[in-house]
Amino acid sequence: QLSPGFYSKSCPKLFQTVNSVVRSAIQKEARMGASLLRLFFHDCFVNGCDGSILLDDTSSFTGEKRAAPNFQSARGFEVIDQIKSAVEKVCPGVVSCADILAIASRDSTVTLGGPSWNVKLGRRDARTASQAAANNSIPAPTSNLNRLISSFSAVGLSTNDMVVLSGSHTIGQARCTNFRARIYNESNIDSSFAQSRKGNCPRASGSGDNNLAPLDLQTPIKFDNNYYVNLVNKKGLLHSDQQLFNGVSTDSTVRGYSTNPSKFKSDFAAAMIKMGDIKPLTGNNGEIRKNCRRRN
Ligand code: HEM
Ligand SMILES: [Ca+2]
Ligand SMILES: [Ca+2]
Repeated sequence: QLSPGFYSKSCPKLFQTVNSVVRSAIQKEARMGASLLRLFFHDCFVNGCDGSILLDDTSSFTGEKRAAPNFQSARGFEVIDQIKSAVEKVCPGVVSCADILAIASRDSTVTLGGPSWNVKLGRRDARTASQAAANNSIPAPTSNLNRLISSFSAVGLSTNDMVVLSGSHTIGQARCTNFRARIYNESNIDSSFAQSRKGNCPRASGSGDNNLAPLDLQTPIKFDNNYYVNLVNKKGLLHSDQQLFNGVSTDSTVRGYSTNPSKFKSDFAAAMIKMGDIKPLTGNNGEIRKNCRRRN
């Protein structure tokens, strides 16, 4: 029941308003495009695309920001605030924070050179959030292939959706704590790649945990198909990344995307639309938040 034209009468300037804030944020810091794309994923996987990830903790409310996959990791909330206030100026009380995330993730992808798609709209904002669901539903980088497949299938996404959406790791950064075990202990990794990553990620846990490395060693601010080329060369940064090309059922899909960038881009766009359809609140459910960080 979502549709691209949902706000065409009620907020005709919506797209240009979101786009200009996203573009200037990325101009300031290219990584922000990656961070905004990831926010939408972490929203949709936890009780659907309902803006739950945006709610701040308070003394009487526990949100999702301190859940393990988000804590010291999810970022871009200030940009969402900037978008929301710009949108509230042109059409007050009309556009949900959940829809703003959906548009911002598309605009981020496009700005960094990726595909475009028609974003379906009409989601409303949750009045609740779930730290436990965030811990349980967002896949961990320690996951094996079967676990990755099952966490996507739990929200109605296929194995192919999982492989193509993982191509998001063509942009952005990861913290040492999330790839340390891979670079020091695993054997399905290119040894010179592992060696160079060790330079900024000490073996001892607790030291340098938040040091960053690009998920895609070659083009971390370009949304291309290089993620798959990396996997074929055993240069996936996360354990979960290399799981997709490890003598397994998804190898052929990875190989395909590594040589066919346009197929990657069109499949990615379709899968983003599918992810955006996860359990939206519509009709009289939820609300249109005034401030994305708190319920009305
Ligand atoms: C397949 C399962 C996935 C796992 C296990 C996973 C895990 C991770 C981890 C551990 C990081 C680094 C976080 C940090 O170190 O702070 C990361 C970053 C990122 N992920 Fe994923 N991810 C997955 C799928 C996805 C999907 C489906 C998307 C988007 C549709 C996505 C988009 C991103 C982006 C763009 C970044 C970089 C963010 C930044 O630089 O701020 N990931 N992911
Ligand atoms: Ca959510
Ligand atoms: Ca790239």
